[in-house]
Amino acid sequence: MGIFEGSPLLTAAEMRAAEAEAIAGGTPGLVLMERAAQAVVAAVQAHWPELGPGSRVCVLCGPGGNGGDGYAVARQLAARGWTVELHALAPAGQADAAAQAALWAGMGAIGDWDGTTGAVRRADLVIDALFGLGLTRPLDARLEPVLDAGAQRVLAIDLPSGLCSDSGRALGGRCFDADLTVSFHAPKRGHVLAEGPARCGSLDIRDIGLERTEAAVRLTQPPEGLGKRSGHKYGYGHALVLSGGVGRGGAARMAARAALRIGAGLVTMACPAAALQENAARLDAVMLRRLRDRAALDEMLEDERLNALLLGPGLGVRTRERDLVASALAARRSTVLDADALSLVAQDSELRAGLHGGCLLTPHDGEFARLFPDLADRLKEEANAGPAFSRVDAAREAAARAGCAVLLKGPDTVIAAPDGRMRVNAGVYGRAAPWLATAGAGDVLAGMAAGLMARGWPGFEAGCDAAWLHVAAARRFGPGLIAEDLPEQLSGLMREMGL
Ligand SMILES: NC(=O)C1=CN([C@@H]2O[C@H](COP(=O)(O)OP(=O)(O)OC[C@H]3O[C@@H](n4cnc5c(N)ncnc54)[C@H](OP(=O)(O)O)[C@@H]3O)[C@@H](O)[C@H]2O)[C@@H](O)CC1
Ligand SMILES: [K+]
Repeated sequence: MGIFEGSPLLTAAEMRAAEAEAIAGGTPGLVLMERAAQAVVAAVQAHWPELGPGSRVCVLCGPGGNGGDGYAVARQLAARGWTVELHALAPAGQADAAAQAALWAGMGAIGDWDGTTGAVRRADLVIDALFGLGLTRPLDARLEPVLDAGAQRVLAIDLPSGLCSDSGRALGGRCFDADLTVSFHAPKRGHVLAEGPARCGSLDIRDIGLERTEAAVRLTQPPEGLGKRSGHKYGYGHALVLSGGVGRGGAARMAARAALRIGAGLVTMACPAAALQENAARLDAVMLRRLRDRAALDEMLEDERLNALLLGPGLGVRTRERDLVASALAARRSTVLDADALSLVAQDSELRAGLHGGCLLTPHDGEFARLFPDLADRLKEEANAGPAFSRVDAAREAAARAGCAVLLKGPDTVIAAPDGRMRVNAGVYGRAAPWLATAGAGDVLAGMAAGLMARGWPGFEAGCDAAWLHVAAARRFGPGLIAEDLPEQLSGLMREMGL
């Protein structure tokens, strides 16, 4: 979704701060609630033009602000001629919600919870206004029959009830499945992380007149500075990609090609002697060198022009490769560690101690669990209280521990710097790239990052920009994508970016 580029990704606390600022600035909470309801009604009209006067809506209201939005939506839809059935899980407790409930009570009934399932089945549209930012614990058992009632269309206000706004995890594993989620001001972390996108359906963020908000985490945005102006190839760096033995070179070849396509001035692949012939048959612009062991790599790295290293794709996990990782880390260059190199680091405290600020680790979930088992366990345990531990929390902690940038791969890729900077590259909603679930896509991502690092990008920035370009390249190619296609998209993509 284009509108998402670079957007803040708010926590519930950050959203509440924005609301409090508006209220302190003279806009009453009740007015914000009314605007929120207007936004929901506008989204209903935009998303389901086939519905309108005479359509039947069932509004489910909770006790807090989310329920308050629901009462206001019920009133606005009834005024437009909809047939409204409203059911409250609990009486409105929060002051603005109580005011909205009183306004609605002048127009229609507040049904008790027992009749809810039938109303949900009858409705053309169900509006979930039970819980939003204030959900702190799993949905109670009274909601089970409603979740299973088989609603025709579900619109969630702010968040599908059950979803933790900060983590995108369903508390207690139960959550509404919305067709459309309408939220306000800016996306929340839970809209893009973990199961958030699957639970939200489509996402429509609407303005309610709040000031621009600062947030600890933002979405990635199109890279800047990719263009080449003039100068010598060495001005754009020289990336060295290490590859494995016979029959294992494909991953590194794709990574090397990606590094070259993204603009590294030179890319060299280094492999064991036995694999030279097969790699030579498959490489042209990428240069090839023989690499026997650690001593050979130490010597190779005396050439300071080799300014970015990539180790991992197809590398192997024997002692030789372990020693190659040790040599690379000792050289203290910009270094991407992926795949096998991450497995080696996970099981070797000396390698782990050698990580430095010039490194970027690019684990998928499995590699992350090997590197940081306790953090992975916290992500796997059932979440029972909000705000639940999130992939953002996990990546932040991982980067702090490793002392280098960490890119935790997924449809919700999280990039974290050791100083606490964070970005999420959300390949979801209008930026979905399901075709990236293909062998070798991760190797290409690592190669893109290494190519950017050869060009001078620091690890965190390289991770953010490579992740953005990776999704954009996949979307540009579309169905049928295989990993080899990704580097080939970069040229057209960069041209379309105006380079
Ligand atoms: N902020 C803004 O800018 C704007 C916010 N707006 C709207 O307000 C919403 C936030 O309102 P909110 O803070 O009142 O939270 P909300 O989600 O309604 O729930 C809180 C209540 O639920 C209760 N409760 C929690 N979990 C529960 C459970 N499992 N089972 C049962 N109860 C549970 C909890 O009780 P407690 O935990 O305190 O015991 C409390 O009573 C936000 O999502 C948006 O829709 C808009 O109007 C526009 C501007
Ligand atoms: K909701």
